[in-house]
Amino acid sequence: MEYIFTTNALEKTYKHFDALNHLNMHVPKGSIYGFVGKNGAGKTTLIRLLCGLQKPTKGSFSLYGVAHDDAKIHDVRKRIGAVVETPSIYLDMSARDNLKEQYRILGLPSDDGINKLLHLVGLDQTEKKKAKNFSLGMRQRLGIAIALAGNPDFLVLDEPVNGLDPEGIIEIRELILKLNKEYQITILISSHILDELSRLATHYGFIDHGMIVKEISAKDLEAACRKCVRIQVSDTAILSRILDDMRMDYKILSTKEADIYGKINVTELTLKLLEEGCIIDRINEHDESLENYYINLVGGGRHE
Ligand SMILES: Nc1ncnc2c1ncn2[C@@H]1O[C@H](COP(=O)(O)OP(=O)(O)OP(=O)(O)O)[C@@H](O)[C@H]1O
Repeated sequence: MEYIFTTNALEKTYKHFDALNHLNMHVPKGSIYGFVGKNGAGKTTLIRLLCGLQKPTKGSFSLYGVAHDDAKIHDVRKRIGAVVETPSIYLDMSARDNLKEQYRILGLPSDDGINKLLHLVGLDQTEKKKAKNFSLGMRQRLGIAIALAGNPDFLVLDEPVNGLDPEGIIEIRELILKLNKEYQITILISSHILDELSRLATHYGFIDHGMIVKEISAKDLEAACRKCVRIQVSDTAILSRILDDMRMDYKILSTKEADIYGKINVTELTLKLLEEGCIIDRINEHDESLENYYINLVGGGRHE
């Protein structure tokens, strides 16, 4: 897999406090990477290092394969757009004038792209309205438009839906999906709102106390969180044979335990197991929601 951003035992210490602690992270090209962690877990610190706003204390990271201490890092950083903490916009200016200013800062030769950008983020009807009169969602979208001005292929968004109302959340979600699908922009989004991320993310990195405790693709996470029946039997070899006959989707966990997915006819399974002399010790529904998965991960101290 090709990665846009990777870190290797990255550390950031503030005085005696380890905000990032031996952090290893991998953002695949083309992904929407949900960077999940509680308040204070270290998400913004990581993003500040990635954007060059602060330097690591120890360890390393690379962007597009360029090491953070290589002189070329300044060039590859031009391929990133970021909205870190609050969007940096001029409140006394309209959306268009904010973008004109950003074009000027970046030294872009013409303003031609501005109409397209305003349309993309849904701010093309705001005319002369100043940003200070925008809703929080509109400001956030303007922040994203500014981050997109340099035509980046990697967009970094720090808590983009924080404080937004449901409508604002949906607008940002649709924009993020569009940027990823239609414009092939890799997106790193930090958030502590798991439910929202689960509608977007193709990959997750769970951070706790400055460490990545788990990286997993959305597909694998969905499988891990699927509703299933957990069954304990005297012999899973017999169970496995019967489930194959019944064309069931299942996973053997040990010689005595298995998870069975999908709708299952328990009476039929019980009779077939008894016929083969396999005893059922226990059977119960098992449901690991994303929220539970996360709590188990950061609460249970599973470190990989
Ligand atoms: N400049 C600083 N000096 C001292 N400590 C800091 C500094 N910046 C961050 N920290 C501490 O580092 C830890 C990680 O902070 P960070 O802002 O990265 O967390 P976060 O995961 O982004 O949380 P939040 O969602 O609350 O922003 C926190 O305990 C914070 O107090």
